[in-house]
Amino acid sequence: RPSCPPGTAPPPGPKGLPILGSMLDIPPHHSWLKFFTWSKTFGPLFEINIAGKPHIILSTEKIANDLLRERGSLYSSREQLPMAVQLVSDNLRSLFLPYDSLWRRNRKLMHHLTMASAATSYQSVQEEESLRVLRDLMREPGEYERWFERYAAGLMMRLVFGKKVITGKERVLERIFKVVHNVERVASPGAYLVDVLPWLMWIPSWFPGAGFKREGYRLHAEELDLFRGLQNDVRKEIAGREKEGVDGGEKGNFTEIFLNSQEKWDLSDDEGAYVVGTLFEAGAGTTSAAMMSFMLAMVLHPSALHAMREEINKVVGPDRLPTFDDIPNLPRVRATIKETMRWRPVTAGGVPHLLIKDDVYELDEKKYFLKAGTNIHANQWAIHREPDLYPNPEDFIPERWLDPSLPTYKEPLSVYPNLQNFSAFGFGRRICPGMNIAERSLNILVARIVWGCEIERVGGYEYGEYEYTTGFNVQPLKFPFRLRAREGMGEVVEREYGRVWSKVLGEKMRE
Ligand code: HEM
Repeated sequence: RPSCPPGTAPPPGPKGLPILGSMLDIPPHHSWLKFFTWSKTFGPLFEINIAGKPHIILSTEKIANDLLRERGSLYSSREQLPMAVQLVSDNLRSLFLPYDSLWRRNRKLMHHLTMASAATSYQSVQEEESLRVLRDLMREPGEYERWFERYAAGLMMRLVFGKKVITGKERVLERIFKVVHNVERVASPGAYLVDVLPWLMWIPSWFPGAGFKREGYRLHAEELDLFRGLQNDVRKEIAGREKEGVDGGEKGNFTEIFLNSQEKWDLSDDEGAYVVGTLFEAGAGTTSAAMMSFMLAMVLHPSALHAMREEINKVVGPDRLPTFDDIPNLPRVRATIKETMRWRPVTAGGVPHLLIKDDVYELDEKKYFLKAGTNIHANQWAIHREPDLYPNPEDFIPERWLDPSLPTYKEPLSVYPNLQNFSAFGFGRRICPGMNIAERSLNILVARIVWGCEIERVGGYEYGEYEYTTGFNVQPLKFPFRLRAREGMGEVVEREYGRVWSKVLGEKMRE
């Protein structure tokens, strides 16, 4: 590349075609598998060109941290895709914001809502919701996708808007999921020509070729209407309480916290609505996807389930459900969750960061020139398969987090393994702000399922090696398994369920 400064070289990578670059070599789905294969030829930092745009793929944790974390002021932006970011999100969606003042103000509010101390205060909600999933899973295991989706969305709905989800089929959930699916679709690489040819944005929206613009405006109007409506509902509840003389204070759901201290965050109503809306969007599908991979891991690796069961039998016993107080004493449960997220990462290709200034990175005594405007992908699939860090990377080995002779072991086991700063949640300043909440959601639900359920594969069924959905957040395609309550546990669950949920569901429960 002629533009490389003296003494530097462009990163290695596949040659590709003129104009299209490597576009035709990248499969439309699960591109991380191809990138992993390329990393074996071109090394842990390589560059590809897709229709004129440079992309750098990182395949080790060290390089990802060296760049995305240690040089965070350069590597924390996002590409401003015309369709997904500008038209549909109207430059408001936190996940897509460039590295600027609005993003910083967004992140401050997010941090306030999701930091460890705040996350701990939501644990009672997670205990309630996980009890409900456990009961439904015992009664109708074949509906497991529905239960996990309702769990994750129901939790977020309560935390973000203070609304309880009862059936999982509520109209408001349908509307939010429609928004989430639209965002995934419009942000998919290659979905819109305007993302490749940005000058198309200059076409007026009434022009026959500007259908994308009209669609973008329509999708934005729909989501703004939804987010504003949800915010207004909370506003009305606050007003209602004030009328009755009840003080909501700094507590309450995320929207309420935002509205009660709006000046502190320096965000407009719509900006705040997008912060909490983004938290919902980013938190629901990811958590349920992780749970589905966990179930698959249990079906395929019964010894991992049995080992956790032994731990839980000792720590919890048969007469009560596991609670958050047990989590420090359940390192094997935490190790198995972490191993699931290593083995089958939810955001397997990572969420790309945009480099905003030319940079040079030295690797194996070579200086590579990384150009401003490059998309940097920390490929989790490859990073989680680094053999030095994860011996026998294709195998499911929860012990790698528990055995002092293995490189990922860390003490004390009352704290480690945990999901803090784990590569599955991204890197640097953009790292997932929801990890404290996600970690707790997974810990409690997994502990309860292991405590209460026998899970087995269906004999004769061929479980594929990697049969996963397409998109950014991936989960296994629906698979069969047998699940039944362990002897006596079903009764404990029914008793607790009646105690905790009868008030909430009232008549509905007795039906
Ligand atoms: C198992 C569950 C989850 C996984 C695997 C996950 C993973 C990720 C990843 C990889 C990123 C991109 C990080 C980067 O750019 O380097 C991200 C961003 C984000 N996550 Fe999560 N996440 C999960 C749960 C959650 C939850 C529960 C919430 C909300 C409570 C949440 C909110 C967000 C937000 C708002 C962003 C955008 C941050 C930004 O761009 O500044 N996530 N997540």
